[in-house]
Order: sequence, then structure tokens, then C-alpha cells
Amino acid sequence: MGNYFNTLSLREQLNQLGEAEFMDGSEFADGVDALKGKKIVIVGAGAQGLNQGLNMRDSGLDISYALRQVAIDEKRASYVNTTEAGFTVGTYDDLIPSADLVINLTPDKQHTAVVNAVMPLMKKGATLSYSHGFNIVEEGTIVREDLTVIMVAPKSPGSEVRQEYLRGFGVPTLVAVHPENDPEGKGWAQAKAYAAATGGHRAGCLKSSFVAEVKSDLMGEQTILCGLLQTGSILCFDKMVAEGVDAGWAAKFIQYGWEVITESLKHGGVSGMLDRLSNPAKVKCFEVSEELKDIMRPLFQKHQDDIMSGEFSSTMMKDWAEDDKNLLKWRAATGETAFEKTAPADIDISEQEYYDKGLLMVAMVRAGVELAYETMTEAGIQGASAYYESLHETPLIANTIARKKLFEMNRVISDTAEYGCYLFDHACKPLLADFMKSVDTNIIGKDYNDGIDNGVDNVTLIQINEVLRSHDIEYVGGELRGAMTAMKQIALG
Ligand SMILES: NC(=O)C1=CN([C@@H]2O[C@H](COP(=O)(O)OP(=O)(O)OC[C@H]3O[C@@H](n4cnc5c(N)ncnc54)[C@H](OP(=O)(O)O)[C@@H]3O)[C@@H](O)[C@H]2O)C=CC1
Ligand SMILES: CC[C@](O)(C(C)=O)C(=O)O
Ligand SMILES: [Mg+2]
Ligand SMILES: [Mg+2]
Repeated sequence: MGNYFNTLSLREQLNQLGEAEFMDGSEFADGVDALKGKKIVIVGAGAQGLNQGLNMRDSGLDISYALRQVAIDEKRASYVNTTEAGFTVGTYDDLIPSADLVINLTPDKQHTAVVNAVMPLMKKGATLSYSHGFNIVEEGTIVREDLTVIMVAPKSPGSEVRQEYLRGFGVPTLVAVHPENDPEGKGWAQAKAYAAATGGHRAGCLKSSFVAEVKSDLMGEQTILCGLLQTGSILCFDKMVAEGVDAGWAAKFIQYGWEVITESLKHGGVSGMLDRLSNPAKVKCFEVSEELKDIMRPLFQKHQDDIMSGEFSSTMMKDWAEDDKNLLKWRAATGETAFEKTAPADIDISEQEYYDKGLLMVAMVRAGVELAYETMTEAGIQGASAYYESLHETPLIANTIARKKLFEMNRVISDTAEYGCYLFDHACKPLLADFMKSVDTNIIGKDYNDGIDNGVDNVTLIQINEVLRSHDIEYVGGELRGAMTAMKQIALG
């Protein structure tokens, strides 16, 4: 075993990185048929395991859960949640031998052990599935030749996989078949049926590869999706409090602010989000976000480079070998930040106030989304994939912060994402230190429009609108959102 990506020729690396073909709705005409009546066993009932299983059962599939004996004996959350939801639950020995499809939804760190335990029990010709390709791409696991290996990777936290399905929509999903493991040629049919069962086809699915999924997923989660939302939350909160804004008000503003401002991002792209600002505020936000992009670009590039080379995965795997020493230390430190420890005030903040008093947050979102998109596509990831992994998923992560701040985000995302989030945060906060010193509360905490003339220079505004609207992410996003006919507004606050 070794890094699979690094064993490929450059040509093959680029081929696999560039795989992301948008799947037309007609590709899902057969719905879940390819898996109807098949025995599907999910290993692990955490963020993805439980929520995917609930969707798939509601879509008419036969789902049961294989848990560790110890989880059953100790009646752990996985056992309680699955049995209370009425699923059949058993041990590997009880359930794996008769499974047609085994879905591995345990943490990435456990994949080698889980696959080694499950594989000998799987019947000839069965299928093994993942929702993230780390084990195959970064660890180079080789799966038994008779087994089909597929991936259905929701570009969303598990909690939102369920919430969006219940709203009649879904989350964008990358599907793939491992080229080394498709002995019967049934991989794509099964992967499509599985994606349809989770509701993913209603939001948009890409025919992709394990390699493209891993190299984009790691990048999105470390930078815009989790890393920058963590850094932004801490810095904006500390700034407001240092400048005399009430701490309870500031805690509420940050906790719910990301969710409110990114709802317009999800529906109307970066331009749609900035259109929610007054004209002078938009001009200011543009300038601030350009400055942020210049400061943070090298950090985004470093993360992508380390992901591509395998440096990131080997660093994280060293931490796995040391019982997650750093992950646990960094998780505890996050819990001690003033933002996490301050209770949100029981006051009303109107939807428009979040834009008018949160100009810096809007600027951070624009800078982070565009930088993540630019860095991914420069590295060979297709635009559609980069869009799902940055712009569309940011609001879904923001939903988790609105529930219970950074604690909830870091609880729901994978351990892999959490580790990368802290790495980015620790590098980004010092990088933004001087910038934050230059910031005034008129761009975070106070209404930017208070006491200013509402006039702007015509030419400047036209040029800014042109720059925003002509970014590649806006073209790609416009097309992808065109296919999201079932997308719903969420209830805010
Ligand atoms: N979190 C997310 O939203 C997303 C995750 N993914 C991917 O989905 C996969 C699952 O991640 P996630 O849902 O976060 O995982 P979780 O951490 O939520 O998974 C917890 C579950 O895994 C079980 N588990 C842990 N260790 C083992 C083990 N050694 N053997 C068997 N079962 C074990 C736990 O069992 P027990 O109850 O016994 O403790 C529990 O049921 C990962 O590949 C991840 O990258 C992809 C997209 C988003
Ligand atoms: C953003 C983090 C994620 O990749 C996800 C929810 O999509 C994860 O690994 O949890
Ligand atoms: Mg992801
Ligand atoms: Mg991930």
C-alpha cells in the first residue's frame, strides 16, 4: 500500500483529476432500480452513515447497519439511533456475508482496519462503496479483484444530506467507479441508483473519479468551507468585542450571520450576495475582498500543493499514529475561544442587518469562495466540481454553525476535514493579523451605511459589477443552478 495518486503517470493523474462530467437528469431515469431488492449494509452510523441510510430507506431501498460488537454491547449512539429508527442492526458476521452492497461510512482513519475486517466476509461479486476516496487514493488500498468499488460522495455535511432530502431537494454529489475494480461493469448503474436514493440527482451529480474527489474535497474543507469560516468567526468576534460591541450580540451575529449571508450566495452566486449590499457598501466590500484575496492566495495555494503532493495526508496520518494528539489538542483549544464560550444574546437581528453590519464577513466569503475555486481549477479540477466544493457547500456548512457554532461544525464534518480546518486556521489567523488591525467596526458590527452619503461613482460601480459577474465561477454556477429546479429557501435564524 502507498499513495495511489503518486503511482500514476502525470498524464493519468491529469486525466483522473479532470474527470467531472455533469450527469443529465435522463441518466437517473431508472431511479433506484439497480439497487431495488438488493441487500445494502452500511458500516458506521455517524454523520453520513445514519443520514444517508434514512434517505435511502425513504427512497425504497433495503438498508441495515453493521456495527462493532462493542457499539451494540455499550448501546452507543450508533446503536441507539439506528435501532430507534427501526433499522435491522447486527455485527459484521451477521450482516456482511449476505450483503450485495457494503457502504463504508466510518471515519477515514479507520478505513484500512474496517476494509480489512469486512472484505474477507463479503460474498463474491459484491460491491464496496465509499463517500470519500482517501483510503483508495492516499493510502492505496487494494480491494479484492472480484469486488466492484464505487464512490458516492455528497458535497455536504451529513446533517444537511438529510435536511435537503426532507425539503424535497438534495446535495450535489460526486459519483465514481474505481478503475481497478469494476469486474462486471455494473459500477456506474449501482452508483447512479445510490446517488438517486440519497436525493443527490436533484441537486446535480458529476461522473468523477476517486482522485478528483479527494483532491478537491480536501481543498474545499481546509480552506473556504471550514478553515476560513472558523478563522473568520474568531477574528470578527474578537474584533467586535475589542472595539466595545456587546459580546452576546457579537456571538449571535457571527453564529447566524454566515448562514444568512450565504443563503443569497447559494441562490444567486457571488454577485447575488454582494447585490444585497447598498452601492457604497458593495464598493467597499469589493475593495476589502480584493485585499483579502491578495493576502490569502499563497496560503490557499500551499494547501492545494500539499494536498496534491501527499504532504497533507502523510502529516495527518502521522497524527493518526499518535492517537490524534494534535487533532484533540486543537479541538479543545477551539472550545476555549471567546466566541465559542460566549452565549448568544436573546435579541432579534433582521435579515438585512446581517449584510449591513457584516460587510467584512461578506468580503471573507467572496474572497474564500473565489480563491478556492481559482486554486482548484488551476490544479486541474473541473469548474463544476470546484463550484460544488466551494460556493454551493459554504451555506451548508454555515447551517451547522447556526445550530451550535464551531463545535457543531467540527462535530458534523469528518475528522479529516476537522484536522485540515485547524491547520488552515492556525496559519490564517497570523496572516490576517495586520489586516485585522486596520479594520474598523464600520465593516463589522456597525452599519456601514450609517452617516455616509449613499452616492457612488458610476464607472467604479459598473467596473466592479463587471469583475464580479465575469468571474468563471459565476458562469459555471449559473449553469449548475439552472439545473437545481427543486432548490428551496431555508428558514433562517
Ligand atoms: N462528516 C461528513 O459530513 C462527511 C463525511 N464524508 C466521509 O464519509 C465517511 C464517514 O465520515 P463521518 O460520517 O464523518 O464519520 P463519523 O465519525 O460520523 O462515523 C462514526 C461512525 O463510525 C463508526 N466507527 C468508528 N470507528 C470504527 C471502526 N474502527 N470500526 C467500525 N466502525 C467504526 C462509529 O461506530 P461506534 O458507534 O462504534 O463508535 C460510528 O458509527 C468518511 O469517509 C468521510 O470522509 C463525506 C462527506 C461529508
Ligand atoms: C466540508 C467537510 C466535508 O468534506 C464535507 C461535509 O463535505 C467532510 O469531510 O466532512
Ligand atoms: Mg466534502
Ligand atoms: Mg471531506
